[in-house]
Amino acid sequence: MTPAPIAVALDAPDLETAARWASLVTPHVSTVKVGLELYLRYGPDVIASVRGASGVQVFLDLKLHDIPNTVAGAAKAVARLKPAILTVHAAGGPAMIRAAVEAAPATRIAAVTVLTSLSEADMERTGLAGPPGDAVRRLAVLAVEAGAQALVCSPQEVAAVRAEVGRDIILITPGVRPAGSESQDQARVATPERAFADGADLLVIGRPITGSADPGATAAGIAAALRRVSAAARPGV
Ligand SMILES: O=c1ccn([C@@H]2O[C@H](COP(=O)(O)O)[C@@H](O)[C@H]2O)c(=O)[nH]1
Repeated sequence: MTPAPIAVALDAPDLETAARWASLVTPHVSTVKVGLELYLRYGPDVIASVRGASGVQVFLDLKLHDIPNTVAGAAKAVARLKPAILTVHAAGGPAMIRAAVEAAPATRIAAVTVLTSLSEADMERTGLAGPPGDAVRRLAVLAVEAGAQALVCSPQEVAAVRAEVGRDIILITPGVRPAGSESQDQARVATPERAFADGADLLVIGRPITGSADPGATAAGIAAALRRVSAAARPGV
């Protein structure tokens, strides 16, 4: 069975837990995601630990945001770890995004548009007034023009972003919550089925999988739900 387009967020307090989650979910999902918690605690070695023997695709979610020269140096430093995807903040601007793209040519640079934890009210307080979709679309276009090959947005905006940037850009959606589960600190959420049907290429899912009693079974269940969405959208294929 082809692994589902899911990146499991390995936001674990220690390396053993992260490696265990990775080995439980990798038969079912295409990608594991290393974020700030794990990377700042263990450094570059964490990548090999979670990649393990399976060779699963690793998404390094460092959300770089600094002046272009500094981001270029940071992107170059982590490019040797060969992550499939590396995140930068779109709000860092076009020169910063371009610097990351040029510094890590073998890695997909994904620009985070607006964090999925921000509500419309939060955004207004940070100076991004108006519907979240407006700022997300504006930052998406800016990032793609600067060379980003992927974008991070919430599942609530994914269809509008797709319409704006076309098929070639990889759309990645955190803020995914299976029906009936708590949104926790996420503000702009949707179910895995909705995110996938609306055009997301890669769903980031952390706690709903890693916080469950059986992360492998939970990942397998969500993967099966996505296959049903695919089959319904393209019967006979
Ligand atoms: O806008 C963003 C960008 C990144 N993330 C990251 O995704 C996961 C989500 O984990 P859950 O446990 O499913 O909430 C987490 O690692 C974030 O750092 C995001 O949530 N929103």
